[in-house]
Amino acid sequence: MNPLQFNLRAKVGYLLSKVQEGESLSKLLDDQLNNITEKDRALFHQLVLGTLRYWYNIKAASLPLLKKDLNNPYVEGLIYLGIYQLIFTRIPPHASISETVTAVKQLGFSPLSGVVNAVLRKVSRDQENFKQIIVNAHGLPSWLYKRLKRDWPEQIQDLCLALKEHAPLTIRVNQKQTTRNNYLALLEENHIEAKKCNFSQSGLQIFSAIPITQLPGFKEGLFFVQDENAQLASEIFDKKLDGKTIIDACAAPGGKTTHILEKFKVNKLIALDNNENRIQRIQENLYRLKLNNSNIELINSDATTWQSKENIDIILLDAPCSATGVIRRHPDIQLLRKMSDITQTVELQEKILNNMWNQLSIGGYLLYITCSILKIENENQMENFFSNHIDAKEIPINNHWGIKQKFGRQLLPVDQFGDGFYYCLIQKVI
Ligand SMILES: C[S@@+](CC[C@H](N)C(=O)[O-])C[C@H]1O[C@@H](n2cnc3c(N)ncnc32)[C@H](O)[C@@H]1O
Repeated sequence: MNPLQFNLRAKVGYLLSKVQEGESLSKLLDDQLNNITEKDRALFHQLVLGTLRYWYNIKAASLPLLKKDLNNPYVEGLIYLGIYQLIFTRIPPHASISETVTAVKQLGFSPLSGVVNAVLRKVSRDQENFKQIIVNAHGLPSWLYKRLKRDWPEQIQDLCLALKEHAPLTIRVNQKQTTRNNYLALLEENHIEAKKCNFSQSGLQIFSAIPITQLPGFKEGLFFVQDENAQLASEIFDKKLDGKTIIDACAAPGGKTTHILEKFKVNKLIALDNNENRIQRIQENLYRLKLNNSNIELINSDATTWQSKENIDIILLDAPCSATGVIRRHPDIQLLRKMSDITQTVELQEKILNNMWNQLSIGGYLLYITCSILKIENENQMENFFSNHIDAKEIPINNHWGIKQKFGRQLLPVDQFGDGFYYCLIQKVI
C-alpha cells in the first residue's frame, strides 16, 4: 500500500516505530508533517506526543494482557496508541479500536490484527480499572526510575507525575526591542492571556493556545521561546557581563547567547558549537532578534579541543546532556536514552569542561549548566571537577529557586513551572 494512503493511526504507528529505532521525534515530525493534511495535524501531534508521554505507563498496564512478547515495534506502538486513545482522549472507543486495527493491517501485520483488537476491546470494557493502573505506574524506563529514585528519594513521586505533565509555553521578551510590561500589554490588547514568570525578569508564561509565529511581534524579534529555568543563566550574572569577552561553549540554537546579548553590553561573544546545522539556527535567531552585531563570532568547532586566541573572562558551558529535565517537552527522550549513553555523555561533559577551563583567564567565571536531573551529570560531575582543579572555587548561587546541592543548584520540573536545570558557578582563582 502507498504510505500516502495510510490512515492517520498507521502514520502515527510508523513514526512511533522510528522513535523505537532511535530517531529523534523533532526530526521525524519535520519530515512527516507534509504527509499529514492540515485538518489532521493537531490530532496527529496529540496522538504521537500523548502515546510517547505515557509509553511506559501503558506498557506496564498492557504487558499482562499479552500472552507472549510480540517482538514487533510497529504493533507494540499501535497497541499503546490504541490504549492511549481509549484512556486519554474523547475519541469514541469504537473509532479508536477500528482505526487502530485498520492501521495494523495497512502496515502489513494482518495476522496480528486479532490480538490488537482483543487487547483494545479488553481495555475498552474495563477503562476505569486500566486508567488506575496506568496513572499509578511510575511511567519511566526502569533504569531511569531507579536512578531518579536514588538521586531524589524524597521527590521521586512528584517527579514521576511532573514528567507526565505538559510543560508551559514560556517566552523571553527581547529587552533590546521592548519591555516585559509593554509586551504584556500588547498581548492583552490581542486578547492573549499571559503572566509574568516568577524568577526570570524577562519571562512571560502564555496561557492562550496560539501558534508561536502568530504571537505579536514574532517576525520583528520581540520575543524568543525559552523555558523560564533556561532563562536563569543570564539572571545569575546580573551586571557582571558588561564589557566582557565571553564564550558560549555549546551555543546552538542560541537561546542563552541571544539572552546575554539582549541583557548585556559585552565586548565580544564567541558562540561555539560542533553542529554546523545548529550553528545556522544561531544565525537565524540572531537575525530575527536583531542582535547580529560585529562583536559576535560563530565558530563550528569541537569544544573538547578548541583553543581560544584571546583572553576569556566568562564561559557559559551549557553542556550536552541526557536532557532528562526536558522530558515533558520531548517525551521521546524516555525511549531514546539508554544507561550506556549517560556514561558516554558524562565523559564528554568532563572533556569539554577540562578544555574550556584551560581557555579561561584567572579571575574569570565558568557557569556549568545542564538540562539534566541526574546527579551524575550535575552535582557529581562538579564534585569530580573540584577535586581535580585546585584553581577552581565555587561561587554559591544565592537565589530563591531550586534545591541547593553540595555544589550548584538543581531545579526539578514542576507542574506549571519550568524544566529541570542545573547550574554551578565556578571562578578560576589562581
Ligand atoms: C544543551 S544544547 C545547547 C543549548 C544552547 N546553549 C541554548 O541555550 O540554546 C548543547 C549543544 O552542545 C553541542 N555540542 C555537543 N557536543 C559538542 C562538542 N563536543 N563541542 C561543541 N558543541 C557540542 C550540541 O550541538 C548542542 O547544540
